[in-house]
Amino acid sequence: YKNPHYASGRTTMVHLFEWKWDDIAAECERFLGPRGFGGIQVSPPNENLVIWSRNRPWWERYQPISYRLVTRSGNENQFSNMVRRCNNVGVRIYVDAIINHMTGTWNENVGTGGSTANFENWHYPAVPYGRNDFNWPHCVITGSDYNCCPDRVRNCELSGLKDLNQGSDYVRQQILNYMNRLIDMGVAGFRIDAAKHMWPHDLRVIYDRLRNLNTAHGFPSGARPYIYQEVIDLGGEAISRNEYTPLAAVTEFRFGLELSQAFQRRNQLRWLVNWGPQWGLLASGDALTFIDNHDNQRGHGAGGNILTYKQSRQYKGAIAFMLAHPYGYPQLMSSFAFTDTEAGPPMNSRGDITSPTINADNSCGNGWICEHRWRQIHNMVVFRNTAGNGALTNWWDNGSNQIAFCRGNQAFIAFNNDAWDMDQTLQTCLPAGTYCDIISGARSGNRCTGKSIVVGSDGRALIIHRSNEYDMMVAIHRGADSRL
Ligand SMILES: O=C(/C=C/c1ccc(O)c(O)c1)N[C@@H](Cc1ccc(O)cc1)C(=O)NCCCOc1c(-c2ccc(O)c(O)c2)oc2cc(O)cc(O)c2c1=O
Ligand SMILES: [Ca+2]
Repeated sequence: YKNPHYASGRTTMVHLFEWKWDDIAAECERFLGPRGFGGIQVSPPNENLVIWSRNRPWWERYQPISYRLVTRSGNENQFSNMVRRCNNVGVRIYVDAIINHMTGTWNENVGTGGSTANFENWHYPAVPYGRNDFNWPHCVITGSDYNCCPDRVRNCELSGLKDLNQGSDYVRQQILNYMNRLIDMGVAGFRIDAAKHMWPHDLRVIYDRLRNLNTAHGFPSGARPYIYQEVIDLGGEAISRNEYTPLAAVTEFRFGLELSQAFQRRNQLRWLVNWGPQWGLLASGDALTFIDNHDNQRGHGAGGNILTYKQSRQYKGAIAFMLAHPYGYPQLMSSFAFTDTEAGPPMNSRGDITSPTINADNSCGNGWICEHRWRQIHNMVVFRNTAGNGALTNWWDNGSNQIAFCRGNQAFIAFNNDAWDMDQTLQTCLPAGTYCDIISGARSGNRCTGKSIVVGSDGRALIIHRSNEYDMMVAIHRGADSRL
């Protein structure tokens, strides 16, 4: 459950938060496939409660009303087409699975597919679920429960959301019917939302009853789904992520928190020399890593001030470090613009999500940020693919915020987050030649659209990077984007 099953040579997934299935399929064929992206996390595809009283907030999709594949992103047919078209170009699909709970206590009672529910008596006819399928006695999680009472965190309601009993064979069967149908359609795995709020032994039973991935979509026979469990654990709670790592991968929230600190100069970059488990992070193979996610980019969930697209220069620096460093399985966030932390995706007056437009410079419009289309970010995805399993070697730092390192003999990156210029001759581990910096530009024919770096026969190069340059790093590698 810890293998993403990316197509060969691919390493990175992107969360296309709130995108519609038809738009994702198009993005796979026109951008993500050709640019070497490994996979996509999609928003929950199951029917959710329609909450107009809060003007269709993003979190309404985290309130299931059934497992029917009808949401504002599209219907079952459009979902199936998206999976097929993305797999065809080597881009995997991972589904955000909301299996801990159903809806909260709202006046609304209609879902995105027209199903109704009556939460007062735990009545969800479109599954169907009834009173016996939820945890009893009725209780609601309070803040102090996270520190004292693991049983309550699992068996009581999170934010008033009706709490399913995953110990019941019937509930397990409904969840498995839903997840196995998605596997048959060709998905590669799942994000398990609110995993902390479910018992590890129940999750293990469910995971072990999932089907193997569908070989008709290019997966090897016997391939198990990739599963990454959302466990927000910044330390200090009664429940530890170590209860979940024996089962499958886990979201490593400390990763984004620490790198956000470092790239805002609350920690010197030089301390990243031993980045990984020595910083209290999970074992690399257990960790789904990210800088920000849909939840903490708007201050919900895991606290601390997380870098987002809004602090773009520092954000690109942190993302570049995440993609250059061999630790973990990285996920990029792709957002819609927001100021109101409750606001849902761009939509028309009827509540239909509006599609991203693609500008001449490859950026997105219509209220979509598309961080994955920023040159510095998608070029670093290619950097990570090119680096492969090359080890991190030749770490250099200036005792402050200038650092540099190699990945095998395939790639080299240097950062300058000091308030003064960087001017150093450093070992790049690359063969002699001229390389285009893929942060300030890329190779175009036999020239560089941005900076270029000359590597001597000893592998060393003069790296000059001013403190006021547009981006704080320079990166080169042996792939076609960079090597002249
Ligand atoms: O802000 C939100 C939604 C946040 C949210 C949604 C999806 C996530 O994956 C997530 O991590 C957070 N929800 C709003 C609105 C809300 C929703 C339901 C409700 O009955 C009342 C209000 C909110 O203000 N929620 C209370 C604080 C956020 O508490 C939530 C957490 C959460 C936060 C911190 C933790 O350490 C943790 O273990 C869990 O997970 C959810 C998961 C869901 O699947 C659905 C949810 O409603 C929530 C969720 O409310
Ligand atoms: Ca629960």
